[in-house]
Amino acid sequence: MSETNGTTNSGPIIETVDLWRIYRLGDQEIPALRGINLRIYEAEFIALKGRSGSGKTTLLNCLGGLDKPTRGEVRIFGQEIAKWNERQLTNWRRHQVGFIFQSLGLLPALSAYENVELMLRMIGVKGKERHRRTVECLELVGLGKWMDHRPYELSGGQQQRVAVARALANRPSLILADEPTGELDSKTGREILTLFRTIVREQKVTMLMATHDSLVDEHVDKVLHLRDGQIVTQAEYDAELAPDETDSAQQPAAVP
Ligand SMILES: Nc1ncnc2c1ncn2[C@@H]1O[C@H](COP(=O)(O)OP(=O)(O)OP(=O)(O)O)[C@@H](O)[C@H]1O
Repeated sequence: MSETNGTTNSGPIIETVDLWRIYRLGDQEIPALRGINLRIYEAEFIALKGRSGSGKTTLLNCLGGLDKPTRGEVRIFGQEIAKWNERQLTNWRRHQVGFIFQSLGLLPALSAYENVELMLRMIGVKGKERHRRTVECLELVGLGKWMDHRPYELSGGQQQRVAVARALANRPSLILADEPTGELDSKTGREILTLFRTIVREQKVTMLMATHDSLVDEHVDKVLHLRDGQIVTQAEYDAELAPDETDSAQQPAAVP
């Protein structure tokens, strides 16, 4: 364990206490998060659902140390990160968190292998170990035969797998994924969700995934519903949705 935390995993990996994030645009205040309380434990696979603008990305950014809350606390392994210096925060981001963004962020000129390897170079993993870990991660996501291909030579699902391999490379405690299936067709989306499930179970990594995807419920341990920056119950969330956004909308209309 790094100097960032140096603690055990018995409590929650991450916890928030009355977390607020208010953006300021001129004299306007936009409360993106309004008092979030949550606890996430090791090897949990959690979906964060909510409409566009409900605060999902803001929450992921606060947990990953990419954004600073306006008030309230983010605790990582029991430590409040507002008290960390820049080095400790960087340490958390680099060594303990894996990020998967919808845009993937793969470098087009680099092969799948090089995209993953670059991440390990950036955190200072040396020679043979870097090669071993790169191959291991690509094999884990089923891309052993595709390592030398560049992103444009891969399908959308395969590109997403490269992004997953890259997020796993630093052996993170926590993977934060923002709309990881948003650009994929439903079959490929399902395959990626199955892969996530396997990774959570086998690597004991924790995963929090922001999504609109109705397929996720059967794959995750828990669904958190975000509405206007607050966590609400499933019933409150469903009541807010327009009829064509609920599952019941897919049921046939009344039988004549
Ligand atoms: N940098 C910013 N400056 C001002 N307002 C912002 C900023 N980032 C986000 N917001 C606002 O905060 C609210 C939450 O945005 P956020 O991106 O977290 O939502 P989201 O649920 O991730 O949406 P989507 O599903 O569309 O990605 C929105 O009202 C958004 O306009």
